[in-house]
Amino acid sequence: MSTFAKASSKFNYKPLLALAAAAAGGYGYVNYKKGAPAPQSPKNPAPAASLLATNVREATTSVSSFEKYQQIYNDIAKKLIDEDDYDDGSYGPILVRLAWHCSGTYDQNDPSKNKGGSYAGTMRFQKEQDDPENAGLKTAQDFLEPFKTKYPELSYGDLWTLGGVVSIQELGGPKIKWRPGRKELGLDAVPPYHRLPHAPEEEPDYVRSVFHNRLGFTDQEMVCLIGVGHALGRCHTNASGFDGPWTFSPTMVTNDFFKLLLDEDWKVRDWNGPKQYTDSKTKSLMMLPTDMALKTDSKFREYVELYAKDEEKCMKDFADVFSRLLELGIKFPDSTKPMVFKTLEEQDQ
Ligand code: HEM
Repeated sequence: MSTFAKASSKFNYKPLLALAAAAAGGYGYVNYKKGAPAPQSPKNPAPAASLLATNVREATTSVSSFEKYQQIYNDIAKKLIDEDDYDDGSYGPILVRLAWHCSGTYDQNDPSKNKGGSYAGTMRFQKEQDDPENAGLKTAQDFLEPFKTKYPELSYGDLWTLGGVVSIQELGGPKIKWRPGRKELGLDAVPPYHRLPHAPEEEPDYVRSVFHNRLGFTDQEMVCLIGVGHALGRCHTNASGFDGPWTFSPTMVTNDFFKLLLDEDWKVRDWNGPKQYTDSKTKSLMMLPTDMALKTDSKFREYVELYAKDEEKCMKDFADVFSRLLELGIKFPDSTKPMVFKTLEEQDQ
């Protein structure tokens, strides 16, 4: 019998389906500047806040009606609920990962057309799909493709970020503010590889090199993003090479990652795969080396403890920081107000 809790009556544990084969490739250490001050709280903003006002792209949209986007939200949400025959019972986690990976390539220090972020929708090109960190994400792109056909005016950047918003909300998470207007750019806008974080890195400063130096987040914000993100879904040996879920409820947005990270006894797994940790009690959960860095670093750990204790604060902070992640490097006109969608349940659909 499965050890997995049911996310809701709609989601049951289902055995892993095969994902796309992992692409091989070398990894580079991202440009962490040793000694760079890492802000410790949202009150002490990271560089992105002041950002390099020129290093942004202008969003424009011809479709500004809230009702139109709520309709697209509903369409995606219905497919998400209907197609529960995937992985642990939902495509939601992999859609969240797609939203994060199309946004997390952003480099606030890169003024070139290859600055990354969700704006340009460049993961539609094979070249970006072949970034080793993106292995398996074609499944999420394919899931959303019918909505590009149905709503051709919706750009890929808007579609993939909206897919993440739908998933967070429908899997019981907080409301995520979202704005439309991203525009597709060509193959020459594909960002360089190795910007997305590489899980075998165990050094806390490596995590900061990605989330602070490039994306502009504080220690608290990076802890929140990683911990709530990894409450969802699982690792797949045929995608990243890692194996297993982080929590017992991988189709629910919770603060369980933080509780489990602190409470369980984590040991290096004895197996034929990459270094990962497993809980001594059930041996069914996992932590990546980068996840363990959130426990070993005293500054990160302070926020792990905070979020383990206070789920409400955790969800409130996540809503804010996930929404900003999806908008990195984009300037929205004043007329494009953030939208907050109703869940299917709220609309009784
Ligand atoms: C240090 C930062 C991070 C690293 C090294 C990392 C690494 C990984 C790896 C190796 C996987 C397994 C992929 C697979 O085998 O299918 C994964 C899955 C996942 N990650 Fe992360 N990640 C990081 C941050 C984040 C963030 C910030 C989010 C979202 C806010 C996120 C959301 C997810 C989700 C939802 C999955 C599950 C996908 C699925 O079930 O198919 N991750 N991550």
